[in-house]
Amino acid sequence: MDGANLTTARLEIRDLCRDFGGRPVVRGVSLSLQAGQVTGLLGPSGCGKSTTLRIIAGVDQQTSGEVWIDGQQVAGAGVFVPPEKRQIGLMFQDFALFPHLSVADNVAFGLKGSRTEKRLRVRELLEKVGLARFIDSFPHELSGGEQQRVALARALAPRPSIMLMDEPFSGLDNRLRDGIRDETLGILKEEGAAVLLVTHEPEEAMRMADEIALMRDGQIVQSGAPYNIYNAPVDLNAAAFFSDVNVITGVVEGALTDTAFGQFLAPGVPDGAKVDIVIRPQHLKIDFDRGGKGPSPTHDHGVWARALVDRARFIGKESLVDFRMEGDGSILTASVPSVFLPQPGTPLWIAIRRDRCFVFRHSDKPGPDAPSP
Ligand SMILES: Nc1ncnc2c1ncn2[C@@H]1O[C@H](COP(=O)(O)OP(=O)(O)OP(=O)(O)O)[C@@H](O)[C@H]1O
Repeated sequence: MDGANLTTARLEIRDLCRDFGGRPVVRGVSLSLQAGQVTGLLGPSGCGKSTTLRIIAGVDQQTSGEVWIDGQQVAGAGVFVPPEKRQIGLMFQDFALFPHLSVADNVAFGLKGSRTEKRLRVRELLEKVGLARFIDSFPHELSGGEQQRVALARALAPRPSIMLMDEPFSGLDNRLRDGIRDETLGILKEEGAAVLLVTHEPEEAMRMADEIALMRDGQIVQSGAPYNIYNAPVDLNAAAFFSDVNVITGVVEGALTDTAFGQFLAPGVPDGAKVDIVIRPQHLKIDFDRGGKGPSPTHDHGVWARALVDRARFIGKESLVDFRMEGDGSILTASVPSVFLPQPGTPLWIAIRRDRCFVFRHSDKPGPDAPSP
């Protein structure tokens, strides 16, 4: 593969593999990042995200595969460009400013050029992150959030064409985090860097990324816009990584499976095989019991099934209600906006939004990020 095909991508990773002592940790990862785009590398702890990032940065080396930056190969068979020559900005959770240097000197640390040029760039960035008044302060005089913004300014100062961020916000408390995430995103977009954001938090990836690459067990299992990944997951584990899910397991007969909620299509699944019907709690519908009768089936919701309330909890913006299904005694959870706290034992009717459920071939081997039973 030559570099000419890669010129549009700021960063291109091809079939990257990394083994540690014969154990494959990164297994054939390919990714492409464009200027001004944030890609979230999302996955559970230990799936190989940081290793991928370290290889891109040049602080670790792949077992096989290639890394290209702006059409130049920087890692591959017989090729290794050292980290400091890769034009990459790095931001980690432990962002470690130099304590003995002022804010200005911290930001100027990796900068080349005349004193005046450096001073101008430092001031420009500190204004961008809203910290120009701290230019002569020292790190210990700043709050955690302010230090984080200085670290961002420092990483952006040399105008890196790529920013690699590894859980950069996880050291911040919740109240600060949302604001700093949004601010950071705005600045990264203005600077036009291609950003790879490593995170294990789906919400963070959805909030910041234009594209999400979902990683599991060393491989990218799905990538796409946050909306598509959330609404069209490739499998049960991918669905369950983003929210709690209900799973209704059924056996297929004639490409259909019968459940308490009516029949579901299972195209291509052989007779006798099992499928999982997966539905997020917010896509269960609830209606009242009218003397043992429930609502009539509709196109959108299919058949309603009777259930008894097992437990109800208010968790802030919504209430979670666990139901015991009358048919098979299984438990399903619904989330309801605001306050809805029916007494345990109350009979109610449940339906599921047909357009929001996913049917997957059942696997007896749950992955590392599978939902707890
Ligand atoms: N230098 C190393 N030597 C041996 N094993 C390693 C090394 N670095 C990472 N690993 C192993 O590789 C696997 C992937 O680690 P990695 O840090 O890439 O995962 P991660 O997805 O970033 O996880 P986390 O979110 O917990 O940081 C882990 O099992 C880890 O123990």
